Amino acid sequence: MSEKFTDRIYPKIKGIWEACFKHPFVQGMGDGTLDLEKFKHWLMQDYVYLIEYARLFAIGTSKATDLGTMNSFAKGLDGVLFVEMDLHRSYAKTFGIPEEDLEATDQSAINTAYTSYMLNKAQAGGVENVAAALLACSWCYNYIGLELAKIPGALEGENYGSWIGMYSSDEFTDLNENAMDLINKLAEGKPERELKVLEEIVVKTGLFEYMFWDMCYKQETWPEI
Ligand SMILES: Cc1ncc(C[n+]2csc(CCO)c2C)c(N)n1
Repeated sequence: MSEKFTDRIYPKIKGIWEACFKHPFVQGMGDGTLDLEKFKHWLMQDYVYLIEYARLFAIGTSKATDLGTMNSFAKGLDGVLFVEMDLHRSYAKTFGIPEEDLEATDQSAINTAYTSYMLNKAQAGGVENVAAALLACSWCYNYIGLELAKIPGALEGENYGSWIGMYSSDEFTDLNENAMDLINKLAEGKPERELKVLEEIVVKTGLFEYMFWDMCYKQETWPEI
């Protein structure tokens, strides 16, 4: 059997996940010192990110060529809209941010670039492009969640404990494993030239994950001119 796509790409992606984990935003969630205003910026930006991200699953559902793949994308769509966005809605409630404000968040420059890139790659290719564009997102958060959960006391943290609990949970680990299984299935037997294209999508979306943390830490939106 040929090497799994996720094993082949891991050496290229590992350093990006480590850099995300070491980023002061993520470290601040681990030790509980992250400024709540920075976290609110993440919450609001991420909410509108997830709306765009959810569209990818819809594109994948329509591009799927077998029922099993169609099912995986449809489950993913349900998961984002009703599980992950629920965490955001409940955090927003504790901060007194109304749901309409969350939904009306103006996407920052990095956020716009990231979601536009993903949607463009998903639309431009076959179903395997969609699976590649989706992968970094769940892989990065699951990596970070599991690493943060190892820090003593992090899961009990007053502000960020439930965040770490969610992204390190068995449920999210399963979601990430489904995303990995899907790209591995769809990439199997593809020629090297096509695998390189998929690899580039995963690496670039991985780098966008890093840029997203940085954008939130700096509370960036758009240049004021
Ligand atoms: C910028 C950004 N990147 C990744 C995630 C994490 N995430 C988004 S969808 C999904 C799969 C299941 O819903 C996961 C793990 C996020 N929230 N925001």
